[in-house]
Amino acid sequence: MTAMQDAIREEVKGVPESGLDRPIVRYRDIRKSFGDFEVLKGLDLDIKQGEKITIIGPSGSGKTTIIRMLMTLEKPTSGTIEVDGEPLWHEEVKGELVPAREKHLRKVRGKIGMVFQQYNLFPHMTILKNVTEAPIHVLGMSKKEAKEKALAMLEKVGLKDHVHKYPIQLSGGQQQRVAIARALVMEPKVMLFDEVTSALDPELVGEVLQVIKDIAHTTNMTMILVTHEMDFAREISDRVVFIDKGKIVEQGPPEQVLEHPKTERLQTFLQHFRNGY
Ligand SMILES: Nc1ncnc2c1ncn2[C@@H]1O[C@H](COP(=O)(O)OP(=O)(O)OP(=O)(O)O)[C@@H](O)[C@H]1O
Repeated sequence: MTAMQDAIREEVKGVPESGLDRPIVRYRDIRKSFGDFEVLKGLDLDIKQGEKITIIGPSGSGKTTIIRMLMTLEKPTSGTIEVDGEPLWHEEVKGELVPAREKHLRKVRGKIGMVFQQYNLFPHMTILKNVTEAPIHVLGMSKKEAKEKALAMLEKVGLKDHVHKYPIQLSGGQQQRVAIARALVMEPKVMLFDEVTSALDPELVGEVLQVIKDIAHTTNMTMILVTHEMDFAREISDRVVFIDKGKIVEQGPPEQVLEHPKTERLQTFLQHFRNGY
């Protein structure tokens, strides 16, 4: 085994292998640069099974990058990310940790569901087909089972009367709820919501937030959110994490972080927000 493999093993395996306390997501000393610009400067973040966390911070502070790395849409420059005890970018082959192959990445990625700002539904497919596509083609689920699950999910997000329509016939809020159903039907262990209401007209924001609140309050799903909706963050989060200049500056329960910020940086950020950030 090489020294590098030893180092990786030390880093990703030096955590409890089992037990309720094991984080479902673990970022360790993550650095991420785009060219010369270092966006993240050593991020450590553990997220527990079932925990709902909201990441807040100024524009460009790296919130989306944190989420995209978990979806393997971006690779950290250095550091490790672990999902459900498995390293994201490495896999164990014959007792040795080696760079992950696509199959391993797919497996780990399958534990994560994501809803983006842009819902990107397939325009030529009905709502039902939009939701059944991935379970059938990615999970290999039977058409019957996928349909049953999709219908149940679409009912959960309040769209059971729209399943045979096409995306263009739905409002933006309804389309975003389809995108949520489409992610949930894959039964991810962790759901990521990245500014999912930013592209919506103000009157449509509430219905989408309500659906997310329902999921947060009725399931034990781990949820990581990036949002500018502070009241929503306060209502659903177990923990709010404030990042600025590439590092976590403050974190804790929403009432502590949002009502009693300790650092000047967070106080200033929240002040800007109240003044219409
Ligand atoms: N693929 C990329 N190539 C180059 N630079 C990038 C890339 N992705 C992000 N960046 C830069 O990294 C920084 C952090 O971006 P990121 O989108 O993570 O911030 P954010 O906190 O989510 O911002 P916002 O609140 O404005 O969405 C920004 O300066 C952005 O321009």
